[in-house]
Amino acid sequence: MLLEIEDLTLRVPTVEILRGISLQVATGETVGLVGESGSGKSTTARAALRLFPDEAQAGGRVSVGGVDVLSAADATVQKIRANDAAMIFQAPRTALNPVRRIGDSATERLVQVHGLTKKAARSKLLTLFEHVGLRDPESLLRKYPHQLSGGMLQRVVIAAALSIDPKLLLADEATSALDVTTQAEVLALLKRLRGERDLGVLFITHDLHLAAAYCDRVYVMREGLIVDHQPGATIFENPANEYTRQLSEAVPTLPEQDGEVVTR
Ligand SMILES: Nc1ncnc2c1ncn2[C@@H]1O[C@H](COP(=O)(O)OP(=O)(O)OP(=O)(O)O)[C@@H](O)[C@H]1O
Repeated sequence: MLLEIEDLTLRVPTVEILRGISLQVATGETVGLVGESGSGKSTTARAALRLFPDEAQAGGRVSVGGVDVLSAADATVQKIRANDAAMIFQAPRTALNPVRRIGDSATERLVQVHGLTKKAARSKLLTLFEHVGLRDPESLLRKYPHQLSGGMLQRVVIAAALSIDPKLLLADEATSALDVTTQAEVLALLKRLRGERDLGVLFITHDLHLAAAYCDRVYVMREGLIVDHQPGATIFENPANEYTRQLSEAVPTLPEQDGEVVTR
């Protein structure tokens, strides 16, 4: 199993953030992790890289490619972060330094962690830029983040994440900040890349409908617990939990006459 989380608990002095999470992601599988804001989705994904808040105490087991992340030596965890698992976030603008050229930011890890020459790193990135559908990749390397649209920037971030040839992709609301058309394009891109590279993808979203349509399996999280787990295709037919049913019905509708967006 590529990612295996078993009974993960995480406590900071004031609160228990995770209260016994178990989930799995296999190679070549897209697994959804759905829940409202604050339910613990990001914290769960970050656990795969042992990125915990200060003073956090973790219990249970997290394994990536068979390596026990919680008890591994720091150097082993660094290797997982460098080679095995990559994370992409909602806001690509915050993932890239605004005052550095894209080519410098996006090749940094290849140069500093993987020891590639700058030339080799740029060449690898150029190929990946083309692969993720970015036109004129040479000139993109010289641009600054503010010169690109959100969709282009997310493609840059995806290319940079893929540059380490990860086995596991942790996509944390990776398409949530994009307009609907761009979101569909980036989702299609991630799906293609998953197929080509046999990636395991943990796809975090607050949108149950999106997760159901896009993911092989879906876990529903609430207040630090997994409350439902089903194939994406059937989660609406037979929600195992009242909360899943509520989420499935919480679809924004057109504005009412007073201008407020309501949910039904
Ligand atoms: N360092 C920390 N100290 C205290 N509480 C924290 C810390 N980090 C996260 N939390 C709390 O843990 C809970 C889970 O946060 P997390 O970001 O994992 O949720 P999420 O489901 O990803 O939400 P969102 O969709 O808003 O990102 C939240 O209530 C958050 O306030």
